[in-house]
Amino acid sequence: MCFKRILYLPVIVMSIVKTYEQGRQVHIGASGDQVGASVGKLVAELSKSAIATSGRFTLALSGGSLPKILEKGLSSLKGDLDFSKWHVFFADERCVPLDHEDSNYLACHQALFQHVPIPREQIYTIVLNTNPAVVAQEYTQQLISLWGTELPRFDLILLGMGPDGHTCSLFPGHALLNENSLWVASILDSPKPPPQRITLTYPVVNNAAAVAFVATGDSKAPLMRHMLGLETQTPSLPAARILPHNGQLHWFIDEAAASKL
Ligand SMILES: O=C1O[C@H](COP(=O)(O)O)[C@@H](O)[C@H](O)[C@H]1O
Repeated sequence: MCFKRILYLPVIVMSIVKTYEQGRQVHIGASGDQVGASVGKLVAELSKSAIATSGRFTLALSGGSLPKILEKGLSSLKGDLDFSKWHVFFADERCVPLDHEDSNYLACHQALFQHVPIPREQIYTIVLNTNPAVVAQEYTQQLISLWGTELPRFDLILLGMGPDGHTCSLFPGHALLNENSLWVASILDSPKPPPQRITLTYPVVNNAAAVAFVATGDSKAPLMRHMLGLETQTPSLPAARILPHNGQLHWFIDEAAASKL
């Protein structure tokens, strides 16, 4: 008789880490699981240090491919983290109900929130309104509830990058790229559906203590040299304009996305 023993081994974090222009830390994983494990490790480190220093961990999450990658990365670290101190916002959100399949909240709920004890009132969701500008104003008030009138400084913002170079809901060539005063802006004509969204703006994202992009797959490869400051493009693509003034910038990518570096 033959017995097969199945061993479930934790993904060993073995990303290659390189430093690129202006201090960008690039973590290249052999697989999506390794990328997730490396991101999870950073989230865990920053969560612990922020809670030790200030008693809370402020995080902004994105939608798209990010939530599922994060889910894998955090699964082995969950028992070690104090989720009761987490305050979670969204780097961008689509103006749809929270249970709609396009909602970034729903994607994060399915991948993360339903598995970990973050107090619901510390997950800051949009209040839907027919006017996205009102949604953005009310979301700004939620930032003010935590930071007051000081420009918010997130401990960590996790971002994705679309194959067109967009990040948050900041799209190439859009007027929102020049928004310098609002913290949260609305967009009515997103080229990627759904068209109505809200997004954090550059002043807030570039004020974070750490920003980490997660980008996997071939479709991201042609943009990576530009994103890492190795090739200029005029005007710069939206994701390439994320350079925290006084903070860390990480890129977590897989070998497919790194193939043209
Ligand atoms: O529409 C969006 O797209 C970006 C990038 O998504 P990805 O699937 O290419 O990772 C995402 O970061 C953003 O939150 C989302 O609203």
